[in-house]
Formats: sequence, structure tokens, C-alpha cells
Amino acid sequence: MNPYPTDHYRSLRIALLGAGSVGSQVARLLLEHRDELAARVGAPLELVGIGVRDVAAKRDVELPAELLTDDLGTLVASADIVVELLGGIEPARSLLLDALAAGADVVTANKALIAAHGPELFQAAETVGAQVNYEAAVGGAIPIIRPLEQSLAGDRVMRVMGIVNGTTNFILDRMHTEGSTLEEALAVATELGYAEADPTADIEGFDAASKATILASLAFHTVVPVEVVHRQGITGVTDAMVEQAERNDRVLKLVAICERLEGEGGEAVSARVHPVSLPATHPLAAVREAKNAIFVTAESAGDLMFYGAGAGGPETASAVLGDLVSIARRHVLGGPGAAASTHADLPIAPFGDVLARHELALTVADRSGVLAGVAGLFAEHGVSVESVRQDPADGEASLVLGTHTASEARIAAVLDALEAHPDVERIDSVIRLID
Ligand SMILES: NC(=O)c1ccc[n+]([C@@H]2O[C@H](COP(=O)([O-])OP(=O)(O)OC[C@H]3O[C@@H](n4cnc5c(N)ncnc54)[C@H](O)[C@@H]3O)[C@@H](O)[C@H]2O)c1
Ligand SMILES: N[C@@H](CCO)C(=O)O
Ligand code: NA
Repeated sequence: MNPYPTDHYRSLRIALLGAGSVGSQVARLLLEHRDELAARVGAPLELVGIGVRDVAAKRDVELPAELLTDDLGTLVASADIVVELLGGIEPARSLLLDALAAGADVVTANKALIAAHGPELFQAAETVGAQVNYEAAVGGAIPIIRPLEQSLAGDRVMRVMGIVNGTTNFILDRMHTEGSTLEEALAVATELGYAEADPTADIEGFDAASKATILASLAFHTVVPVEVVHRQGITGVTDAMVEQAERNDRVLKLVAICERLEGEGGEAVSARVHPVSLPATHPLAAVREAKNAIFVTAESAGDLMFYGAGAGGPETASAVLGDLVSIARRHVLGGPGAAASTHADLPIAPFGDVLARHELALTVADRSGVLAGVAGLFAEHGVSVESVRQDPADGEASLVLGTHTASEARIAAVLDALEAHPDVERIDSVIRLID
């Protein structure tokens, strides 16, 4: 007996766009696991073409030459399902809009595109009853889109916090454990296929901000444009900050935080990306190398944690294949897929309303009265100081001040006042503390 009874349904035509770190792995898995995937779907998944820039280019993963084409437009027009793994906005956006207009479904790992043009793509899909799946866009292999979109659809998500960029986590981890420089660690992360084509997207926090947009939009049923995500990358993280964190049994991590805030005007939502200093015992501190972890706090479910490979070719291909099988089954079985919703339409809180504890390292003149003057600036702006440490050295002193919880607006005002203070030689670092 045929163990794969798929004859009753015609093949589904799959067009793959891009054969880089992720695309080449998706192609390999589609071809190697053809029979098993057909059994799961109930129909064969036929890879009809792979869109590349240069069909003659040398590749790490060998792909059948007859499938390669540089005519992506024609390839898209022939497909039931288009898998986009090019990255970037154009031509990915136009190709996917063309695919959707023709009634094809779409799978993508492109968080930059979903963050910037998700609503446009979802609308185009809804118009024709097609689907856009993007599990690989956040947390790579980790299931996080589907849990937010479906598993938690009946709950009220309060907060999502996580390490969502593998490259910067890898870099910070290497800075802590091996004393590597940012540049050295980035070169290794690029070699391992974690970094974006332009790694500025990783180290300046753009990639994490795209992911924060996607997470916040799903969690709060509200379009949270990427432009409103407060973003700070890791280029300002210095060896001294790493050492300072280690002296206090802490670890520096780049995190994305999405949460509901209760402001004067009622409920609002906030999404932001910046480095934080975490106690070494915090669960996120244990997230090493290029791994990702996302904490979700929901009203009824409580705390949930999702952990795993946030980057890497084969790992990310796993999520892409999962999306593909899910969409393909819908073709075979019929029925609409689950879609994201934006009905709540909550206001976006200004970054200044966000509350956090901060640790500031300053170099000040080593004279009597300086500490009192500096402390006075905090009091003047309503920021309460929790701890002070002073290390004298050659006429100047290094001051490390920890604050109680204060709004970002108040901290910004303190920083301005410190900049202008004659006894403050420089502000060496500012880091937000997480308990
Ligand atoms: N690498 C990862 O770990 C990872 C994880 C999650 C999501 N993603 C996302 O997956 C997508 C692909 O990432 P990647 O790491 O495989 O990138 P990559 O740079 O390795 O591969 C992209 C490929 O697309 C090709 N390409 C780009 N524009 C093209 C065009 N106009 N015509 C033909 N080919 C074109 C490039 O030549 C390259 O081979 C991106 O959106 C990325 O953000 C990557
Ligand atoms: N460049 C991304 C790939 C995964 O989205 C990262 O380092 O996390
Ligand atoms: Na994922």
C-alpha cells in the first residue's frame, strides 16, 4: 500500500525566492523530505523554481540547476505558494503583492518587510482570502507568532520581553565570556549565518525593533508602527560597562520590551529596544550565544517562556517549513486560516512615560560638595537615588549611581542637567536595570 496517499490532490506549486542562508536550507529540506512532507500535507509540494540573482553563482548547498531562475516575476506568477527569503523591502514587497493579487499564499521570514508593510500585505491577502505566514520573522525556529496569534487569542497579553536578535546576543555574550571586541564577535556571527546582509540592522537594533513591532502588534491587537519603537543598539556598549555589570554579578543583554502602560489618558502600549543590565540569576541571563528567548505574561496564562535558536539557516528553515505545511494543508482541506487582528487600536505611549531603574556612571571632579551637588540634580528632577559608589582617582572620581524606578522623561532631564553641570566631566554610561 502507498504509505503516502496523496494522489487525490494535485501537487501544490511552490516558488522559492532567495537561496541564501535560509533559502538554500528550505530548498534542501523540501527536496530531501519530499515524501514525508507530502504525507503531512496530503498533497505533494512541488518546488517549481528558485529565484536567485545569478544562476551561475557558486553555492554552499548544491541546488538542482534546472530549478534556478533570475526571472522572479515569472516564477511568482506560476505558484500556489510563494516563499520569500530575499530579505529587504524591494523587490520582496512588490513580488509578494503580485503573488497575493494572483491568489497565491505567502510565507516569509522577512521581519523588516512585515514590520514596515505588514498591514498592506495582510490587507492584500484578506481581499483574496489568501494567507501570509511569517513564523520565522521573530525568534527564528522558536514558535512565537503562532502562540501569540492563536494559542493566546483568548487571553489578554500584558507584556512581552525578550532577546530577539541572535547576532547582538552572540556579540554581548562573547564580550562577557571571552573579552572579544564587538567587531571580532560580529565577524564570527556573520560567518555563522546569523547576521543580516547589512549587519548594521543587527547592531543598531533595527532588526530587534522590527521584531518588537511585530510582537507588540500581535500581542495588543494594535498596529504598532516600527517608527514609534524607541531603539538603541549595542554600539554604545563599552568594555567598562561589561566590567561594571560583572562586578555586580550582572550581564548586559539587548532586549525588546512590549507592554501595556496605564497612563493618565488610560491604557496605552509601548514597544522599545535597548541594552539592559540583568542579574546573572535572571532567566534571560542564561540565554547564550545566538539563542533567543521571549517571555510572555498574559492575564490568565501567567508567565510563559519561549526559548531556542533565533537565527541560523537550518533552524530558521524549520519555521518556514512549518508555515508552508500549515498553508498547504489549508489548500487541501479548505477553510480560512487564522488572521491577526488590530481591533483594539490602543494608543502608543510616548517613550518618556516608560518606567525603569537606571545605573549611571559619571566622571566628576574629586572635590568636597560634588557628590551632594550631583545628588541634588536627581532630587530636583524627582528621581530618587538608590545606591552610590565612588572610586577616587587622580583629582577626578568615578561615580556610579543607581536610581529607583523613574520615568524615562525624568531620567532624560537628569542627564541634560548632568551634561550642563560644571563638576561633571562626562557621563560614561547609562544602562537600564532589570530585577
Ligand atoms: N539568517 C537567519 O538566521 C535568519 C533568521 C530569521 C529570519 N531571517 C530572514 O530571512 C531572510 C533571508 O535571510 P538570509 O540570512 O537567508 O539572507 P541571505 O543574505 O543569506 O540570503 C538572501 C539571498 O537572497 C538573494 N537576493 C536578494 N535580493 C535578490 C533579488 N532581487 N533577486 C534575486 N535574489 C536576491 C541574495 O543574493 C541572497 O542569496 C531575511 O529576510 C532575513 O531577515 C534570517
Ligand atoms: N540577524 C537576525 C537573524 C534572525 O532574525 C539575528 O541575528 O537574530
Ligand atoms: Na519564530
